[in-house]
Amino acid sequence: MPWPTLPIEDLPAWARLNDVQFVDVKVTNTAGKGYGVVCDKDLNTTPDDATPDGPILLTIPHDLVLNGAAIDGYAKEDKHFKQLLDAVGHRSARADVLLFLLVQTALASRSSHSSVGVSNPWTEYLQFLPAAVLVPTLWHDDERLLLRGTSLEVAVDAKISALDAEFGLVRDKSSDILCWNELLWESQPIHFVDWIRLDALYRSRCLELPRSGESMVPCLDMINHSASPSAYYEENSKDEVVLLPRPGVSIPQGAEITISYGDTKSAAEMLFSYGFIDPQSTADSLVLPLRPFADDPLAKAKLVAFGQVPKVHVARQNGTVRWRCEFAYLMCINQEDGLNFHILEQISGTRDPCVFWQGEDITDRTSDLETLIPTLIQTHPFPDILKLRVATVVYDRLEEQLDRLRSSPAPSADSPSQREECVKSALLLRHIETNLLEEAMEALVEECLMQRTSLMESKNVVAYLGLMEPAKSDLVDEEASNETEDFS
Ligand SMILES: C[S@@+](CC[C@H](N)C(=O)[O-])C[C@H]1O[C@@H](n2cnc3c(N)ncnc32)[C@H](O)[C@@H]1O
Repeated sequence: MPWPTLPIEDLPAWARLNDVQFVDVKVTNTAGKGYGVVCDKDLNTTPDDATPDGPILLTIPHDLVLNGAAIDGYAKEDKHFKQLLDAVGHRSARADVLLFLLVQTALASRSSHSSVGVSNPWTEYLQFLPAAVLVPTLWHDDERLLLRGTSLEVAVDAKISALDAEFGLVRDKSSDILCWNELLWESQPIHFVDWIRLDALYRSRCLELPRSGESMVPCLDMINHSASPSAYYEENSKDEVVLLPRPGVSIPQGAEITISYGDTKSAAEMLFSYGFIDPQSTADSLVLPLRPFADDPLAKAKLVAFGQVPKVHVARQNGTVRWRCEFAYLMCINQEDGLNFHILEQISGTRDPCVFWQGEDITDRTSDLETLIPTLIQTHPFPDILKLRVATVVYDRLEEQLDRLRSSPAPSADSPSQREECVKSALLLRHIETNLLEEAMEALVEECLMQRTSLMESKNVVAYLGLMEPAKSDLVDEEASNETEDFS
């Protein structure tokens, strides 16, 4: 589908028509960041200035805010859109907004009048948005290879598969409705890449409003991110969205106004959602998916009982790298330890899977076995042994990831098939994640060696394991080889 565009110079006229007020600021091109908002004159605020009634740089009426509630409103005013929404939507606010944006884009790209779909301020506003969004779901195949070995490799593939399924559903359900089939799929059909672009626009431009929640806000979404932002947004007593300078800022004429997109997102999350990484404001963390042991006969039951996607979380806080992996506890206990699965038939006829450990029903606590198991067995050495097993599972997963990162070809700036920005972002992500993985593995080795030493000193443990002799020889081997990594 062709995406019609409008020059950014026409935005002030659109703003006037729709009651959006810019005060001493304007939207313009910025170096390397697409559009941005700059000051039209010097701006200085005192430490007391910034309140919702203080100097306002931008005001956007509430009825332009686009979110789940607004979509319900549009559906009330347009019976054809309601029919489409009832057939395809109501799965999530995000998917409903995407459907609305799809219709608006299709309306804007038609040269003749369409028999369905009502134009509104968004039909035109969408045409000001940038054609290229640098989020990895829109990177070319060659560029996505740059993410091999990073935590985004699997995440981006999974997102593209999910978008494909979502797009298939939209196409199938909407083409059953004659009038929508004509607008969306006949003369200028929508393609999968259009859906990926709408998702990218939504993800990179929606923000969390204090009262209205996750929303797209026209013009406010022209403001770029900085680790030292000069402005912030609010909703005032009239439910308008307002942009205010931070207290005590000095912004010279021509300088850019920035906001914060958040300081708790990892480098991978920033790249995934916004297409860039700001090392000054990213959290030092990463998340990796974890598979159950291939030879575990209880693997499927454990996944169902856990009820979430198993993950390893690694984060550096106050200079120390820590890890967390709730599923590894479930991976490391088995039938011989007392783990059992049962199906409980309810009076209503439903059959619910239940998890028992040593006779105790732990169905609702499968994601907190780290705390639960020591409370169930206080004197037994099992909790410590379990901790050691879990640490080994996590170590192996991090090692597998680091091996994949190191064995994938390093991004090179002079590859003609890869855009410079993608190469730069991939290099930065690889650097950040390599450092984190290396530090986490070092910390795990130390942790495990300490645990193993204290365990092996405990007579209880040795008796429990029944491994007195092999344990001794293991220790001897370790001293001889001095291989600190070999703690498994
Ligand atoms: C909400 S929009 C901001 C307006 C956008 N620059 C435009 O051209 O429409 C978010 C997008 O702006 C760009 N961006 C924002 N802050 C940035 C920064 N500090 N560095 C690089 N790109 C940035 C990214 O492309 C991001 O996906």
